[in-house]
Amino acid sequence: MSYRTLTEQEAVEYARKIPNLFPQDARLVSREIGDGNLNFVFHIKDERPSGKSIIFKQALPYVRVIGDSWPLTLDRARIESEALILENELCPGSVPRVYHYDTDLALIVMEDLSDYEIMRKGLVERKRYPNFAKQIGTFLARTLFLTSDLAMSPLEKKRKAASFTNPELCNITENFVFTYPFLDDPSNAYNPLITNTVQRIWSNDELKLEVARLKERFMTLGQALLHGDLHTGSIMVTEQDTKVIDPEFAYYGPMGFDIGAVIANLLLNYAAHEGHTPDPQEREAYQAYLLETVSEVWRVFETEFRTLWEEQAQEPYAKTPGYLDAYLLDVLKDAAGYAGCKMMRRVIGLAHVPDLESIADPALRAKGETLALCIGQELVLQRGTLSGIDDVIKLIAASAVQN
Ligand SMILES: Nc1ncnc2c1ncn2[C@@H]1O[C@H](COP(=O)(O)OP(=O)(O)O)[C@@H](O)[C@H]1O
Ligand SMILES: CSC[C@H]1O[C@H](OP(=O)(O)O)[C@H](O)[C@@H]1O
Repeated sequence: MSYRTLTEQEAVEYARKIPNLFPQDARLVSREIGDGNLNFVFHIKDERPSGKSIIFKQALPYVRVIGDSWPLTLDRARIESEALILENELCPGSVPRVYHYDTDLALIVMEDLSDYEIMRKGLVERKRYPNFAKQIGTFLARTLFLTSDLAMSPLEKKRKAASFTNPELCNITENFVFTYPFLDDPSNAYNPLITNTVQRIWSNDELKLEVARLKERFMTLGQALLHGDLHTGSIMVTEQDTKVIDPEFAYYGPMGFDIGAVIANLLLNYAAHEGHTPDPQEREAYQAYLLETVSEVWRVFETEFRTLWEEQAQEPYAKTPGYLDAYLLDVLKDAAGYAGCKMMRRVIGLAHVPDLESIADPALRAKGETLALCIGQELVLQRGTLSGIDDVIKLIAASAVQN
């Protein structure tokens, strides 16, 4: 069957034909629920009591929010499906299960996580997730370490890297994370009340040099298989559990990019509570929780990564004194730098985050946005001085006071 974009009804017909998924007498209904920038997502449910449900995710041959004037490879669906399968092998239960993949239709059939909610939404409502740091830190350590040269033979790793070559999606990141937000590009879209701060960023050559160096590492450092877009809109949570979705940007890149994405989005939420939470005590308590979470995510990542290194490293230099510490420090500095870039792109660039966008009053929103830009710049500029996660937390706290 050649590619065509499914309608809700066609999704039902397709679901009926997948062997062993639904019983013959299932009463299937389908609804398109996608809220992302790129793809269609169908929720398909057997309406009978105790009937089960599944998710279809279909890539379009273009960027959904823009239309067919911006073509985009369908191969991203293969990459997403293969990344989900691999992530489930490396860190069981951390992603939705893939039941079926159709190459022609660029269609992934996967586990329905409707009992979970998008983490970003919960964070805006000041919800707390006691297991999140442990679960995402473990996900990061296992997926990054186990796909790197530290754990794989160099031949196998290069074959894996070749199969996850993802030039078109990387190009989106190169442009929309690292380039356009730092130039006066027509794609940028920012609150007019922060124009002065944005213009100071555009004329800050020291900052742009550091962003250029981070971009270069993103383009050239194939350390591990990344998720590639690990923001809190790509993490679904319950009070107890965490699942990662949407790895269509997966490719071999610097480990710090994924860790930085998690940190950036916790900190964007931190900044957004300047607008969402008027009571200073409530705000400070929740912001403190977010900082503790940033710190714990890194600590869990580091502990798990050290254990994997000690128990499973194949690299002959792994036992060389100082190598593990130096490796982790480079990852921390990258994570801080990438977090900074990602914070700034979500304020200045094309794609914003609901955390800040849902602050209705432009002046209050500007307060949160200015704080996000301030933290973002510090993380990029000061990353070379960091010697541990406590330094990152101090840097953020100092930016908050200074703001
Ligand atoms: N496995 C799933 N279970 C339940 N809902 C899902 C699942 N995958 C995606 N969704 C829903 O669809 C939305 C868009 O999915 P996402 O993979 O982020 O698409 P895009 O690649 O277009 O950003 C998510 O925000 C979530 O609400
Ligand atoms: C024009 S693509 C912008 C942006 O969209 C992607 O996010 P998502 O798939 O979660 O909607 C990605 O972050 C891209 O940078």
